[in-house]
Amino acid sequence: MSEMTTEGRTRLNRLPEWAALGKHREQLAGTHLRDLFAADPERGTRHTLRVGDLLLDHSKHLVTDETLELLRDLAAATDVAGLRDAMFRGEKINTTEDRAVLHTALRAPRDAVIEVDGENVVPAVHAVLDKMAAFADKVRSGEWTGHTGKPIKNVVNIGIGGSDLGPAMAYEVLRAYTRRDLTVRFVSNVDGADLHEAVRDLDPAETLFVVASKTFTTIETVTNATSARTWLLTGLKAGQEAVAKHFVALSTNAERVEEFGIDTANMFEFWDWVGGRYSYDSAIGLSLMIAIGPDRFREMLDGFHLVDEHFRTAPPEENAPLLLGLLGVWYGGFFDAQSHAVLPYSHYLSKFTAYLQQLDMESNGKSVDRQGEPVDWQTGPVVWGTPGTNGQHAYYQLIHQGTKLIPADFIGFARPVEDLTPGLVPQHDLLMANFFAQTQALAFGKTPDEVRAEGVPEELVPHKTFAGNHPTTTLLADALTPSVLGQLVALYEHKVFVQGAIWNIDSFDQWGVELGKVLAKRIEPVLTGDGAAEGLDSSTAGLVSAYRALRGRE
Ligand SMILES: O=P(O)(O)OC[C@H]1O[C@H](O)[C@H](O)[C@@H](O)[C@@H]1O
Repeated sequence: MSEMTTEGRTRLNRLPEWAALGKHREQLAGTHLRDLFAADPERGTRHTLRVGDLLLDHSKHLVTDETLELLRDLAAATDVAGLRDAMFRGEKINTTEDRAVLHTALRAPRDAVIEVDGENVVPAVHAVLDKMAAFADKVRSGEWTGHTGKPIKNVVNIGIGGSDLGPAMAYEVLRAYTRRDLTVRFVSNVDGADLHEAVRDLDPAETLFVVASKTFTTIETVTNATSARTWLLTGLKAGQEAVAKHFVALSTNAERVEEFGIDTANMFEFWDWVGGRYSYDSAIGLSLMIAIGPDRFREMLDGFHLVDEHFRTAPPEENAPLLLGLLGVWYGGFFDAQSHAVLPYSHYLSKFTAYLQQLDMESNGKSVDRQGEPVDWQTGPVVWGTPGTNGQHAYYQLIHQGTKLIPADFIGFARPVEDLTPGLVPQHDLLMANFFAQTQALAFGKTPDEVRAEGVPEELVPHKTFAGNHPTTTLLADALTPSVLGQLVALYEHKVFVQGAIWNIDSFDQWGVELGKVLAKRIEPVLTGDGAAEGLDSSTAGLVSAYRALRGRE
């Protein structure tokens, strides 16, 4: 492997800054978080950043001031800031698709100027937001009626991947702000059970389908939308003319939307410079906007923008997305960490980690660099996690006492959601006591001597010892508001960006999802009996044959 990439950039692990980190890692071996805290009584406060409404404590990481300096040196050597500025300027940094990466334009203020191919995209962004707001208001007020004249009571979003996970997650997160008399559901799976369960108790006359697909070619979404149309027209005993009042589309592909039979007047547009997993603050957020109202949606966009500006302008020492990205590079590169847990202490964030899985793993799950050469360093981690207290009674055992290093983000809120939802049981302090206790236990553990001092029999001492030294980030905010959600998502978006920049991979393409799609298209006719099984490997051929036999088709 040569020292240089084809574009003359020194390969990451040949950089002197990388070597310096490797050496530093060796020097740190054997240093425990207990030592770092003992040596510096101010550590907890010194290693805390504030970004908008978020307080970010990174003191419980396996780093010293020197580590952070060396990591920032690496960011400088890999020109993270240069790529960041190119992204914000609208340059085509998604090179394999020759596209700009401008989700930041989706939350830019009206008077901002951001150009793609010489054209300012901000007016178009706001025109769509205004159109969405007008439509959402009409649905919310009952002014928009279905084919039979009834107002809309149910919204069913049909989409998958980025056209599902973002709005579905945000709808859960912001449930306290939603209208209880409006049912909002999300259908993504091509398993017909998903659509069936979503609509079985709904009245078609009161149901609006929001078909969300950037490309409008995604087989799962087109299939579900076609079935939904059949369900609607059968239920209403109506013809194609009923579609206009019950179907809207969110897409970049007007031609396909029209082909499907949705009036392009009912289409909300976005653009190829918005990646699917970066799109829920675009038209893709329409179902969410209907649920929470345009004002709350705009508050969320302001939260995104606040962190965009922070990322763009904060100096490296205070730059939160930079810091989070660097910590991930540190653990992946020098501790061989394979995964990263995100553990929210809020029931409303139950889908947050699932959303982050696409954001992070589809962006940074790459093994060739931007020049197409294989990387020989770790790239994106496996991202996983569920709401914290549930995890405590399930998989935290492995985080505390297993053999793997799992850096984790703990996300919690000071103000209980019961402030917003009167009548909710007041249990917040207990929830948050767990939140604080877990990062403390993970960092400091329990020594054998501490265990012995409790009178534990000697043979049980190793079992009851907690090694500690497990790194965590704590993110604490006042309350789970729309703005805070926007801030959190932007924080993670830019963290992912930083890591992709350092690893020198294209974080904005997703070629790895293509092969399965192509093969599924080839296999489907074999399952139904219209295609020949020739050319299938013996395992797949055997499985397909077993399937056909079980379906009575052999
Ligand atoms: O919005 P769509 O064009 O329907 O795409 C939906 C999803 O499917 C694709 O396969 C990609 O992997 C995702 O990045 C995308 O979000």
